[in-house]
Amino acid sequence: MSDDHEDHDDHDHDLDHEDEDDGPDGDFDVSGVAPAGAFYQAPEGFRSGFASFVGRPNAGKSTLTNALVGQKIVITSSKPQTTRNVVRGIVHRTDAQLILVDTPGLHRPRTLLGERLNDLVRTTWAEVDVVAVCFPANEKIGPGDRFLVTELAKVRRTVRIAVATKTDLVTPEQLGQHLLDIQALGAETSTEWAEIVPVSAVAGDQVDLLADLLVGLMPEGPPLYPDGDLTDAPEEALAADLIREAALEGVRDELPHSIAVVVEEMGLREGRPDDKPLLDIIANLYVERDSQKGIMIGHKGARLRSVGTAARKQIEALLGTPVYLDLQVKIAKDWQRDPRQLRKLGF
Ligand SMILES: Nc1nc2c(ncn2[C@@H]2O[C@H](COP(=O)(O)OP(=O)(O)OP(=O)(O)O)[C@@H](O)[C@H]2O)c(=O)[nH]1
Repeated sequence: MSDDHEDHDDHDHDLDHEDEDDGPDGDFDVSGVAPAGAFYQAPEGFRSGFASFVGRPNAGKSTLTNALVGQKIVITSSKPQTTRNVVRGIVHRTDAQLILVDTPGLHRPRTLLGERLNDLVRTTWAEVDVVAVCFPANEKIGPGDRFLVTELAKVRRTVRIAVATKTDLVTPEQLGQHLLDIQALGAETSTEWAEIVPVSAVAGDQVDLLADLLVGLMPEGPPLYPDGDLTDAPEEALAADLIREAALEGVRDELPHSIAVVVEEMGLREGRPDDKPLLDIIANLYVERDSQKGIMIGHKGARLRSVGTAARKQIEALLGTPVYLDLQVKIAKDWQRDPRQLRKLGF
């Protein structure tokens, strides 16, 4: 079984030439965040609700979400701003259900995409029960953090907590100073932190405590999702994220922002024995320019092949099914600046 294909198509693919309605559904709609009904009668005192991690790019939000949920469901990467989709992780406990909404980082918008992402972030903030601002302990609090906390202060009602992330990277003295800085930033921006919690998602330090604190801040209510669901993000979106993550490995500069992945088809192959299922995934990796397409494909397709292999392994680990991944690179010219193409790509 081959992993993936290099692109055999020499034409640029302008998404505008395709049918209006065949684009992916936007995963950006958070209006569905509160599902209609409860699934079963909750025990007395059960709590359920939504929390969102925010913070500068690379602050450790996705890693923390994964640590809380206990399974890899949100992509993480050393590249800033890899998280575009709202992917929710669900923490199931006997006393509570905590739904984690992972938002893109707020940033100074340079493109239409940037503006839409910022709008999305603000909408999410207003809808959740708790916003947890992540401040990486190994980095000084800076203008970006101040911008974010100031913007957050404009959203009324939402409970705010501060999380000092990556504590394994600093000394106790540095951590102490960091916590004081977080407190000072709160005072400066009229933000009342309900809690200030130091954690290390990588070392597993204080992650349970954070879960307890978040649960304590949730309203009483029944479970909102069936037991066992880790995320209600469509599997296509998870697969697309994992492919994007693999594609980001080893690329630099502006290219990360130019990559979008759309899973066109995903389904179990017919005629396979029950004990040997195979999941077919056909996905397109969009870049903005011809030169970027070359970089993505690599010499004789070598780079694309290794991206495909890495992504396939991650998807298999997540979904527990062998995967056949057909991955092609296509060009969507300047998609970040073009409203119609943004819509096509799910933004
Ligand atoms: N040492 C250490 N590294 C961490 C920890 N948490 C996250 N990291 C690393 O920091 C980098 C960024 O983590 P992410 O979880 O992707 O950060 P993010 O805030 O979701 O990033 P964006 O999606 O860009 O907003 C990755 O390389 C992680 O491995 C931690 O507790 N300790």
